[in-house]
Amino acid sequence: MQPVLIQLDAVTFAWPGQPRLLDIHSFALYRGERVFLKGPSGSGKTTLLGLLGGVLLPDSGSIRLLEKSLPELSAAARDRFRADHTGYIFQMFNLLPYLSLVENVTLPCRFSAVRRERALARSASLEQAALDLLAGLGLSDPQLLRRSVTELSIGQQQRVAAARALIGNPELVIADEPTSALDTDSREAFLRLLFAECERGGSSLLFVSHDSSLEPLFDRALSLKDINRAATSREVL
Ligand SMILES: Nc1ncnc2c1ncn2[C@@H]1O[C@H](COP(=O)(O)OP(=O)(O)OP(=O)(O)O)[C@@H](O)[C@H]1O
Repeated sequence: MQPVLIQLDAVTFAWPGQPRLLDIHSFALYRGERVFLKGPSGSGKTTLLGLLGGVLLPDSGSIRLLEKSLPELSAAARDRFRADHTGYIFQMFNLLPYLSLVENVTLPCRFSAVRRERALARSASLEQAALDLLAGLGLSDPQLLRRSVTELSIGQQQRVAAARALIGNPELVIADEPTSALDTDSREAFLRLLFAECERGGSSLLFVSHDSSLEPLFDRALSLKDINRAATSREVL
């Protein structure tokens, strides 16, 4: 068994004024693992990702990433820790239109010296690191790479967002429904490229999606309701 990357124990969380959304007795993600997390809309998947990344704090319980207890860190230390060790691929990609395509990819290296150094250990420059990742994800046409991110197709934006999450080899890559706008063949093709790049960089992948057809591609699949004791009876049905 690989070492544990993230360990949650007895974690509870409620949004202010709302009933308890999450009550997770225990959950572990291992180094190098690729896990598929599913659950109906509104069941708390994005909230859980926020807790795992240290963006949100639990009401009680323990969340350890790389053996560090996230709730015990100061807000600034948590931000730094997240920038160093976690890459995100957001549902809407969140690319920045005022940056070039390559600058979007290298952005995490502005916030994390750890990721900048790791990227530079493998490539002559950050730009080269970005170009290598983009090529690995199927984007290498020099004309396309000169375009503004607002002029890219959804599938191309998704690859830029994936390269941004992967640069500097964060131990954890979190992907929140990043394939929902693509057809089935494109989703699978994207996933295979994402897996290859995660493997090359030694990153674990936690991938959230409604699309169960992607499940068999992962090492492990789980439903949020299976680990969440606060799941409502409506979701369990
Ligand atoms: N910032 C917030 N403030 C208050 N309530 C929130 C906030 N974000 C989410 N919620 C509520 O928490 C519940 C779970 O939302 P969450 O986004 O975690 O679900 P999800 O499973 O990711 O849904 P989807 O698949 O639609 O993205 C919902 O009822 C939602 O309204």
